[in-house]
Amino acid sequence: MTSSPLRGARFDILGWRLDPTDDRQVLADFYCDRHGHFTEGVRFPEATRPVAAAAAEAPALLTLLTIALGASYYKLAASPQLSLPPGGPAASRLAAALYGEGLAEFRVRAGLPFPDDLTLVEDTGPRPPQIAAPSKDQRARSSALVAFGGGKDSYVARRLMAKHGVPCRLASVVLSPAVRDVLIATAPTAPIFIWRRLDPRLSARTPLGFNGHIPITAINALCLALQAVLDGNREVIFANERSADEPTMVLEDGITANHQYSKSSAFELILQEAIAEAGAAAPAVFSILRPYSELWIGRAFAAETEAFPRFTSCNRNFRMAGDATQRWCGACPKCAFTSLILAPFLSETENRIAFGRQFLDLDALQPFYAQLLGLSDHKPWECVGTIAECRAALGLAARREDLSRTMAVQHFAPRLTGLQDPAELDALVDACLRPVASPTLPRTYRPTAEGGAL
Ligand SMILES: CC(=O)N[C@H]1[C@@H](OP(=O)(O)OP(=O)(O)OC[C@H]2O[C@@H](n3ccc(=O)[nH]c3=O)[C@H](O)[C@@H]2O)O[C@H](CO)[C@@H](O)[C@@H]1O[C@H](C)C(=O)N[C@@H](C)C(=O)N[C@@H](CCC(=O)O)C(=O)O
Ligand SMILES: Nc1ncnc2c1ncn2[C@@H]1O[C@H](COP(=O)(O)OP(=O)(O)OP(=O)(O)O)[C@@H](O)[C@H]1O
Repeated sequence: MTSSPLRGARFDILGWRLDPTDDRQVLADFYCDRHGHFTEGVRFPEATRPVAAAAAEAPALLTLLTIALGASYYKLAASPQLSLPPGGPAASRLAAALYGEGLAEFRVRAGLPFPDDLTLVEDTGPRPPQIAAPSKDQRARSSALVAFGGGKDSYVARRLMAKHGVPCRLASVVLSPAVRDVLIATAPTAPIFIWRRLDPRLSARTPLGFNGHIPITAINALCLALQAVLDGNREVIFANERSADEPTMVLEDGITANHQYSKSSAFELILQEAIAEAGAAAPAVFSILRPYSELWIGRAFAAETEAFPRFTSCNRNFRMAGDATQRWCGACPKCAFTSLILAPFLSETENRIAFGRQFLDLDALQPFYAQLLGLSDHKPWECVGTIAECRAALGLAARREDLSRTMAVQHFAPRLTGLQDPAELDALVDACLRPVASPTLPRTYRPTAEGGAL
């Protein structure tokens, strides 16, 4: 496949420039030897200052964003040579991570070589300048931006930040008015919106070349970091859980591919180092949910009753085309995962408010439950929890009178021997609910010895 006629030879991340016609927009430029030039716009319409302020105070952060945005265009021809704009060593490591493991799913599913055959060409020209740290006074007035993606994790992250007494504003990145509308409908308070405008040649109906998944959370994180620079927020909070570290698929020789790579703790560390290198004006970016599992989050989310009639984790809602007709499609891995992980913690009434019906009984979801429970080749290529915690959730559901007769419990619980012994199940649940040490999380946000319950 290395010699596929769809592949190019070279992809250049050219850099960013301020839009001369719009002081709220930055433009990122790319060149692919197979498909020519591409430009993506990122707009910060609600920021308190024009984007030139970020260009002056944190130019290297704009470079990092440009590197992350390039993945959408790079994937069209998956060239073996990638040239970078000037930046430091941490920026190069970020690029290697994004275009390597960050594109693992894309490469594996497109039949391209993985581990990749990528060579990075670093630009040794002058690096973007370092800017002095903001004053203590500026930091004292700080507040946080909390990423909002419409689902349960964002709600729990927001709740944790409130518990820490930090004033927060929700912020979302959108590519279309349809997705903005879903986020408004699902959010507890109106988010700030950051708008990406893909190059029209990428979003055209006929694909130019290869297509596949990109490390989207990295793009969202860097968009929010720039919004934070413009608004003076010192922290950008994500809701990436420890479960995102489990790979989606194990390939030969123990090599792994993870759909959620840019949500993983390994990537978060690389991102933090690159942001620190970008200068003191850049905010701290971290995931407040890093010590916790999806099972822990499911339990915490059970307290978010205001969210039940609003939230959605079904990704049909987040397609640019806006082709979702209901909050939950009832036919995808995310619908299966969310219903399973919340099952032990929601009453029958709450489940009806959240999902409208009992998903554990839906025929269409049974193959996805099998994948989630580790009963097939690999987990779904989606944002789902670990096999262990899916098993724990099924075991807890089996203990509940009202859920024990559902199709998923009846079908799968007897096939999972670990769920039959109460002591073994208790131990599994306990391991899933216990927070783990998370070096990427600032000390003040780390869980208490008691387990960090909300
Ligand atoms: C909503 C969704 O799940 N989309 C994935 C889907 O794309 P689809 O064609 O069904 O719809 P669109 O998202 O509207 O994309 C249209 C095309 O545009 C390309 N594209 C989109 C955004 C972008 O930033 N760059 C792009 O090039 C896209 O490739 C389509 O051709 O399938 C795609 C291929 O597998 C996925 O890449 C789409 O995923 C979106 C980028 C997306 O936002 N997905 C998140 C819901 C998601 O997967 N989040 C992960 C985070 C993983 C991570 O490491 O960051 C998660 O929560 O686990
Ligand atoms: N469009 C977006 N803009 C900004 N942040 C986003 C966006 N989509 C997702 N995120 C953030 O990325 C992280 C991972 O997304 P994820 O989909 O796991 O979270 P979620 O939508 O809150 O929960 P769920 O797992 O129920 O879908 C979260 O912090 C989420 O807020």
